[in-house]
Amino acid sequence: MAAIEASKSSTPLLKDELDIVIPTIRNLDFLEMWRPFFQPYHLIIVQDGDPSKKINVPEGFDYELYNRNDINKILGPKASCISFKDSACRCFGYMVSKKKYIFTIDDDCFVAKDPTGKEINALEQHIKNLLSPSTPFFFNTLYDPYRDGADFVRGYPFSLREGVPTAVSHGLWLNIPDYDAPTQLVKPRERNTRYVDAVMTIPKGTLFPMCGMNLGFNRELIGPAMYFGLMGDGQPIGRYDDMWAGWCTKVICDHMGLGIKTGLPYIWHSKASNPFVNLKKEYKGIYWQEELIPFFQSVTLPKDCTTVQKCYLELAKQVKAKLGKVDEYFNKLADAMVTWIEAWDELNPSTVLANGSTK
Ligand SMILES: O=c1ccn([C@@H]2O[C@H](COP(=O)(O)OP(=O)(O)O[C@H]3O[C@@H](CO)[C@H](O)[C@H]3O)[C@@H](O)[C@H]2O)c(=O)[nH]1
Ligand SMILES: [Mn+2]
Repeated sequence: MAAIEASKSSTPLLKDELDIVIPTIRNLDFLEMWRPFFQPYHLIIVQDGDPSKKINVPEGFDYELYNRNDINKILGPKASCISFKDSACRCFGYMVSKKKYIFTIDDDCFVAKDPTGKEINALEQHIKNLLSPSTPFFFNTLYDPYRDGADFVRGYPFSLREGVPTAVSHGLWLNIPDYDAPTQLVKPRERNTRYVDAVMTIPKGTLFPMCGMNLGFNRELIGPAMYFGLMGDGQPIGRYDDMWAGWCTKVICDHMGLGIKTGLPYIWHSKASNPFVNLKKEYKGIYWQEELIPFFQSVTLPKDCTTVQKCYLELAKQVKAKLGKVDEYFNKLADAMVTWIEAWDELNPSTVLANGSTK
């Protein structure tokens, strides 16, 4: 039924313009419930952990699968920028994709139901979000003015109603919310049951905590900024990969005049990870971020940073200069940011113009 519904939808499928990237260290049984929505799309599966383990992909899906051996073979020494034993490995999928759009989802995220009980096609809503403009320069109090049944409210400047291109669509989660470990420890039974029927643009100059669980983005507009930073094996921190990518992406979107939306669609986050394990991964990030946020809030990018790659390399320079003193890790991360761009441009030569500058 859902497949017929999807075919009736007025939203373009974008089936040849969008890849679905899934990091996994477990299994892909969850794809069965997403089949009506995901089957038309190409999947890029990034297998984390032991490369000798066989990950079964349910019949009928078109996919490519990369394990750590593949990543090392493709990137050589540059593979050092791709995390191991952390969901941050997913960003390799963004790099090898050749499509305009990416949707990334965790393997414990199930199809949610809206308040009417209808199954939510999260991918369709992300596509709607990405294909309609954002409004970062002036907040519309009736939320997304481009949605059916909404519009710009009185007092909204007409000169701003065209909006700007949307680079990122940040979805949310019913059931297990994306809480940090301390919050999860004090509220172990809290579940998110609140379905808020809203999509809104995150205003220019405002940072936000980007969760990688249910995320869509325009890879051509912002792909090179979507580096999920060095986490997991051998790193002093975890569960800040998507946060790092979100802070870098937001300052670059603000500089480039691009928009980021958050809200619908919801997925059903089925399982809570272990808060004690998470606390060990997060604890340094919890105090480092009190320095990281002021850094990102004060970032300015020069006018000659006219491409995402140039912005990102400038950002890496500033990370090294200003955060290296917080911890040696940030020197390593800054170097990894540069390696990421080098690897991105190597795998995506079409975005690098003849004179070496990037589109
Ligand atoms: O070492 C690993 C661990 C996990 N994965 C895959 O990554 C995603 C998320 O794993 P999980 O659901 O266990 O993690 P959460 O604590 O629920 O969510 C965190 O992960 C990030 C969001 O994506 C963010 O840091 C937190 O929200 C699953 O697909 C695992 O299979 C992995 O590849 N390697
Ligand atoms: Mn999870």
